[in-house]
Amino acid sequence: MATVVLAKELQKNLAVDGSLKPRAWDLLSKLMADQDLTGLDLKIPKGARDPRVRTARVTDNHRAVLFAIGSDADQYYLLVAIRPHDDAYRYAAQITTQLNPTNGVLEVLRDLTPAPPVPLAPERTVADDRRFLVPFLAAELKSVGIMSELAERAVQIRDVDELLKLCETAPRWQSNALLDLADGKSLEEVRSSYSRPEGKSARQDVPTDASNPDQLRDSLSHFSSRMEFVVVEGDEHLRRMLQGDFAAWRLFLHPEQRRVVEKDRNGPYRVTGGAGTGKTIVALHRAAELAKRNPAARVLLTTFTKNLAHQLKAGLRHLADPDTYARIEVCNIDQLVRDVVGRATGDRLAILREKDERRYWENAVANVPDLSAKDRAVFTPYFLASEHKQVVLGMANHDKHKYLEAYRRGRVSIDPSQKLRVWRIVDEFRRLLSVDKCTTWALTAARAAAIAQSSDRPVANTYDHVVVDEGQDLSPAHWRLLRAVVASGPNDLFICEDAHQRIYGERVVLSKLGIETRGRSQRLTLNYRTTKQVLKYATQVLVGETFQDMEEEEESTRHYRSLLAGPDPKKYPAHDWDDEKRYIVQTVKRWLVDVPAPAPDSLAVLVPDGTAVVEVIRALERAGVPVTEVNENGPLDPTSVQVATMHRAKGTEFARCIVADVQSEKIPLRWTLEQASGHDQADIERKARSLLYVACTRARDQLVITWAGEPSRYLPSEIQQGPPAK
Ligand SMILES: Nc1ncnc2c1ncn2[C@@H]1O[C@H](COP(=O)(O)OP(=O)(O)OP(=O)(O)O)[C@@H](O)[C@H]1O
Repeated sequence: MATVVLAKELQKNLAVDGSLKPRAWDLLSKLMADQDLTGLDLKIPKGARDPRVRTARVTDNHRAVLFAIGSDADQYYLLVAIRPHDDAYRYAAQITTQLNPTNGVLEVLRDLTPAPPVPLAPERTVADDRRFLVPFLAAELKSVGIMSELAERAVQIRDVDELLKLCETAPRWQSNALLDLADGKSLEEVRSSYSRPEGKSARQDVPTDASNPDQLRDSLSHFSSRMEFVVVEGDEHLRRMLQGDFAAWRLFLHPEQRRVVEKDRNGPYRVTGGAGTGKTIVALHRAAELAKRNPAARVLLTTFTKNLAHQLKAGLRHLADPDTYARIEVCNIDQLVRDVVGRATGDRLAILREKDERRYWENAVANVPDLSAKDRAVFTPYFLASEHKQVVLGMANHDKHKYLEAYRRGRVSIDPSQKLRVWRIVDEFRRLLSVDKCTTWALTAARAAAIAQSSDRPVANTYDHVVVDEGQDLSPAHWRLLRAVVASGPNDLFICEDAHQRIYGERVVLSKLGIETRGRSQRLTLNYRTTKQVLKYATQVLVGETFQDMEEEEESTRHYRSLLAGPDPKKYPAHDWDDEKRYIVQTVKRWLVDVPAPAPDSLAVLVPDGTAVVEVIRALERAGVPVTEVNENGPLDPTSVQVATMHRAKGTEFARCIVADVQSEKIPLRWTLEQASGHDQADIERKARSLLYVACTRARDQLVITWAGEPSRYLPSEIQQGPPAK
């Protein structure tokens, strides 16, 4: 038997070309068995820089690139790529493998020559020169283990795009370390983040000989090696990896993520970060960590939407052992609300949909006498629903006097007499609901919070730990409920949020709701999902708007980085909706026959509303494309091309995405905007921008934007136009 080690990079090669999987299975099983390798056609490429490098046959067109290390008794195969034939040979000739002499991390070094033309200038002499992105001397970078040529180039760089380009071919830990330094981390922090685990920090312990199987084994126990490589543990493990089970690829947390997951906190803790920075991964690991540490702990993992809660459950099942998984409760916040009220009162609740609620607000306004024209202009259903949810229900009790004094920062200003009239409308709204024996989600959440807060109900302190993903979408009543159901103490609340992705509620301030996270938060900035081309485009969608997080800090995209590269986003301005659908169908069909062919479920079309979902599905079905809708429980058929509303796309990711129907009427939704007052319009606009940002950041490798007529004004202008539809 031989030990097979895979570069995690391979996951991508295999995910995009399903047909390679059975052949990769044959190759890897043979390597693991280490018998009869003749069919693999192992070859040493001409001019190879490393005598251990080989290529092996995968298909007629594809070859694997691997290193053969050790000998019969203790054989290692390190598989680093599967590429088209000529490309594989070229690549194999360029690469070498080593254990980093400073920290012992396993590395594959690529020729740095194709890196951007940053001149090799004489070494800088001023270490803290702010004009440079990585404010250190090359010698200092080398002292933490950055390879010489990379260090010398990195210290000359002034622009983040150049640094990202340079990092593309660097070993994973080295590029992460350079980005950490560019983000203001000290050399000492970086040294300790990527150094050997405790007890193995002495210089003489560092393994340095990659040809020695003992030292290679030792290096593979190092978490920085495991960020980039995974050891195949047997047939079952290999089968799960080839099925695309991401847990089987042993996603290894970045040191920063690991600290966030593992450290004890003396109270609530908040993690912020842009799309794709690993907040969900961190939330999953945190929930599993807390449950594992204490088998008696009651852990709740929750989020806003139902389909994201389903995904969290699926992710947790892969990540945690069955016992830990069984002890973590996962549900969306409305489910918790329903459970708390149902258990305490036995009531069967008829809860209105948001769009039906509007009618009740209109009737309440009509029934309240003596409203001025100015009142009517401000008291739109949109204003009243959000005033009710954010301010009235944010208070612990339904009390007119408290409302008159209530904290309303960030909301449209109204004078005390208007507040009294709002109160009358709210009372009338509630009366109308009770006549019809129905309620709203916001009222039910407030009721659940009140139940949990009351001392005579056994709901308070039901949990020891609550972990929240997508916290930016929760309302004040949700937070009051969560605060009440979790016992105050160490590690009680762990909250992930991204203010740029707030597409449901309005911003809340946690400290005003009894949840103090100031001084206890961490920002994640490295994007693991999206290419830098897609990320740059998506962040431009947000330009022109300001966003604040749940502690009233301004949220910025300035530090978001990606080390992944891919094609620039494309746009297609269609003549009309039929032309746009034709283009969508052609693009999806073209993608499906690409070489290598992507798995259909790695492709998605995201649109603003349900009507467009139905129409796009119909167009794709007519063209014979296997296609499915994503509903609140996830995709109906998880193996087909997915079509979803942008709201449903929250928390998902796809290799290639078409974000369609991005027209001015729909983003922002024209009729909602026209019926809202000035202040509410600003909020609608902010959410619409966020929605487009969410949609664009679902694309891992390739993004296409389409529209007919006038495009949404949030679309950045400078993007390349795709080939016209035939
Ligand atoms: N340390 C890591 N190494 C490799 N991949 C990672 C790491 N952390 C996260 N990822 C991957 O990055 C992608 C995005 O992660 P995740 O969904 O957790 O981000 P997020 O911040 O919750 O994104 P969003 O807010 O956009 O939903 C996922 O494919 C995840 O597996």
